[in-house]
Amino acid sequence: NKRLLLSETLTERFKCLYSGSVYSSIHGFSQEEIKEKLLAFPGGSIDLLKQDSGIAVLTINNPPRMNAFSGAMMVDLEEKVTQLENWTDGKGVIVQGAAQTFCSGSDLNAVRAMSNSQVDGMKMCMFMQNTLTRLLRLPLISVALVEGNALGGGAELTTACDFRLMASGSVIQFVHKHMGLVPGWGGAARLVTLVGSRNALKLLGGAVKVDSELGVHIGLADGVLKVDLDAARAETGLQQAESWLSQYTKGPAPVIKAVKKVVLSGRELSLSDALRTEKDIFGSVWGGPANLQALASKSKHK
Ligand SMILES: CCC(=O)SCCNC(=O)CCNC(=O)[C@H](O)C(C)(C)COP(=O)(O)OP(=O)(O)OC[C@H]1O[C@@H](n2cnc3c(N)ncnc32)[C@H](O)[C@@H]1OP(=O)(O)O
Repeated sequence: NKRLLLSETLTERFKCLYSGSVYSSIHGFSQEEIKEKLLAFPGGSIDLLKQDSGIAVLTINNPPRMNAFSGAMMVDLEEKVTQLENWTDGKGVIVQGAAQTFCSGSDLNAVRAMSNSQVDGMKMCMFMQNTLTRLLRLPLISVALVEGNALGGGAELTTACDFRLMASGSVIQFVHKHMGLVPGWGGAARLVTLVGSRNALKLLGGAVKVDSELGVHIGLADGVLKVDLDAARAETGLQQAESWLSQYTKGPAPVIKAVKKVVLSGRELSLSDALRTEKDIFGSVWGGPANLQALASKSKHK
């Protein structure tokens, strides 16, 4: 049938975007080989909670090291992104850190151990670029909930979400220059897209501490979490992030996914390809259950 055919064409077109990896065997890259090396650096976890609301919570969990990414956590993140790619009923995802801080980047113990191998460092960088690119390309609306510090790779992770919400007192800082590095997890390319090349140059060249006020001013942050001094009434950061995100995820999953897909194709494809893809995505919701129900209900958009 026609709808099935259309959805197969769409699936093909989106395979490049959603399978979303930048590096594969044609670039001499073996995902399995680097996974094995990364697993030699244990500690921490990436926890995924899929909720009935269609909003998942992905938690970077390694509090003794300020949620730094061990090698095992890098592998875990890739697995959790795969689960999110396959979540039919999903509409949104919140990325947060455990214990009121976001993430302090790569685990410096692993970085030190790998620093004498150029090849391993490059492979780790390719592995993380693949995973974070797939995170950003999920057909889900994503938000980084930044409490405490997002440093180095942690700052790069925030840019792999569609939106960033910052708690007052939180900081996003690309500290790479202080480590004699530049971002390698795709954070520089994404930062330029988010804040423009001049602001990106300032943030990277000055290793600037971006607080919530500066974050909103330059367009890196999309909102600041409220602090309610009345503890009994106060909502947690996660509750605030969930209610902020639910403004955009209200409605049936296929429609919300289609919204993310048209924006993603506009963001990543040439105009001609984006227009053709938009037409196909339009076709996937046209005459669908949500569309028919809306037409039958004689809606007024007041
Ligand atoms: C992709 C490239 C990269 O990401 S390179 C890594 C960039 N990140 C960094 O350099 C972060 C270095 N850490 C810091 O600046 C501070 O620890 C921050 C995060 C500001 C927290 O400071 P503070 O609240 O005083 O806590 P602390 O320093 O006592 O840290 C608590 C324990 O956590 C550890 N920790 C922290 N960050 C990392 C990390 N990236 N890798 C490994 N361990 C880390 C600290 O060493 C400390 O451990 P311990 O309690 O001394 O055993």
